[in-house]
Amino acid sequence: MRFPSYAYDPTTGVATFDYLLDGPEPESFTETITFPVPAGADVPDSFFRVLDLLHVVAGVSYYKVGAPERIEAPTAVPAEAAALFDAVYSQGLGEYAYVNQLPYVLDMTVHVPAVAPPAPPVDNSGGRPLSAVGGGKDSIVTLEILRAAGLDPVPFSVNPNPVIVNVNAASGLTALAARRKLDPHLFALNKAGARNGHIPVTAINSLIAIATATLHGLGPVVMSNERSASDPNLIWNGHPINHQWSKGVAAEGLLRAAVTAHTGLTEPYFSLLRSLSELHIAQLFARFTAYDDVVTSCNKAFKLHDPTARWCGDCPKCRFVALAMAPSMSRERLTRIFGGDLFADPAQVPGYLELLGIDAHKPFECVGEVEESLVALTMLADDPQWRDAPVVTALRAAVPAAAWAEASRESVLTPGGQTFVPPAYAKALAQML
Ligand SMILES: CC(=O)N[C@H]1[C@@H](OP(=O)(O)OP(=O)(O)OC[C@H]2O[C@@H](n3ccc(=O)[nH]c3=O)[C@H](O)[C@@H]2O)O[C@H](CO)[C@@H](O)[C@@H]1O[C@H](C)C(=O)N[C@@H](C)C(=O)N[C@@H](CCC(=O)O)C(=O)O
Ligand SMILES: Nc1ncnc2c1ncn2[C@@H]1O[C@H](COP(=O)(O)OP(=O)(O)OP(=O)(O)O)[C@@H](O)[C@H]1O
Repeated sequence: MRFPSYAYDPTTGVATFDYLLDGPEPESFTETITFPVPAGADVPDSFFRVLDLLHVVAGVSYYKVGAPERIEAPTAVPAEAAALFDAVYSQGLGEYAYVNQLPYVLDMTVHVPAVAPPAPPVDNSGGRPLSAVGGGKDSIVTLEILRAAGLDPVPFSVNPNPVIVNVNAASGLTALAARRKLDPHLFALNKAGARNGHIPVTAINSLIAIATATLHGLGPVVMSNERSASDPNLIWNGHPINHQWSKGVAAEGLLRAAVTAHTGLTEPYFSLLRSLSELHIAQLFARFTAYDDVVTSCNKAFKLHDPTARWCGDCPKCRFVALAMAPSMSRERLTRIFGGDLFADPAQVPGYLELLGIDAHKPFECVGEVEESLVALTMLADDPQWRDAPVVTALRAAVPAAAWAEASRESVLTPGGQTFVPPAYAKALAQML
């Protein structure tokens, strides 16, 4: 795989990134990303340096068509950026490798033409934060924490759909947006039966966000990736396979180091909610009622083709988020948010057994750890408004005694683990806990 060129037009904000899958039947692709254009400012060198990284990282969408065994990066980059490329094309494609039974992908390395020295520091730490908004509960919690601390966040999204537009409207803040268009040739190949699978989309969105922050002279990009995102779904051929790999803390560390080394930005991005479980974030979300009519975490609402308007009410993510929110709110409020009462529907039980680790591995979806689901269930079992709901009753009967014993409310609801949150932002988070 090669990366022939990229281009950026500062008057329109349009960047085009070219990709080539070389070989007897070569395939070429061009991805287009349109950045919001700032009024009358020069384009800083650090913006182009972020695009250098984005060019390679966004290539995963096209790599998966052919899974070539050699990848040649276009530009000399520091060792930290080369390490990010290697990880994105191996661990980031772990689920794809597992599903397509391509074990060599787990050991992929990206060949860089030379190792470049690190860029001189560019201090961006004091600027207004760019807060990445995905339309779900997590980024809403982050926006409100930043706002409450007076940090004046700028909401930002890639391809804002109606859900995201409505969340931003509910926040009352003026948002920035970038548009990302995959090459339509990719969809044609997929229709014709080309290899396909999951990609580490958060790494791509994060780099687009950092590029936008740089272009607009803003400060760090603030993500809302939770502690549980680092937890793999399964181990295969000795490698952890994690659907949420690029939301995990290891990917965050690699991406931060790569951006700082190649662009000089001193505080490029971090996840404010890294120390928290999904269950804890859901508890914080319950404090903000202004988003109840718009918040949507269901991934089906974010599909490129035929998205649902809001929650589908019948997927692992809907089930998990309902379970995480239920202990912190009334049954009536939860039913209003989801447009239905999942806990009244016995057909939801098999899906919940998966989340509780009783059947199969944790699904390849954006859901929390088994322990979080168990703790949420214990909370519902203790709560008079929930304990007799048909689904709660069925799950209480199905969970083995040993599993209950292992679920620790304290460990799930106590912040912990490695984070990259700078002190001013850690203080803002602490004030909200
Ligand atoms: C919305 C969604 O969940 N999509 C996943 C789904 O893809 P599907 O075909 O059902 O719908 P589309 O997303 O519209 O994709 C159409 C085709 O385009 C390809 N594609 C899409 C985005 C992209 O950046 N590059 C692409 O090549 C895609 O492969 C389709 O052929 O199933 C796919 C296979 O499992 C998933 O890869 C799709 O996931 C999207 C990339 C996506 O945006 N998913 C996020 C909601 C998501 O899973 N986020 C995770 C974090 C993952 C990470 O490590 O960053 C999370 O929030 O936990
Ligand atoms: N379209 C997007 N544009 C910019 N950032 C995004 C986008 N989608 C997700 N993100 C960022 O990636 C993080 C992880 O995505 P994810 O979908 O898990 O979060 P969410 O929508 O905030 O909450 P939830 O977990 O409830 O869905 C988000 O918190 C947000 O910071």
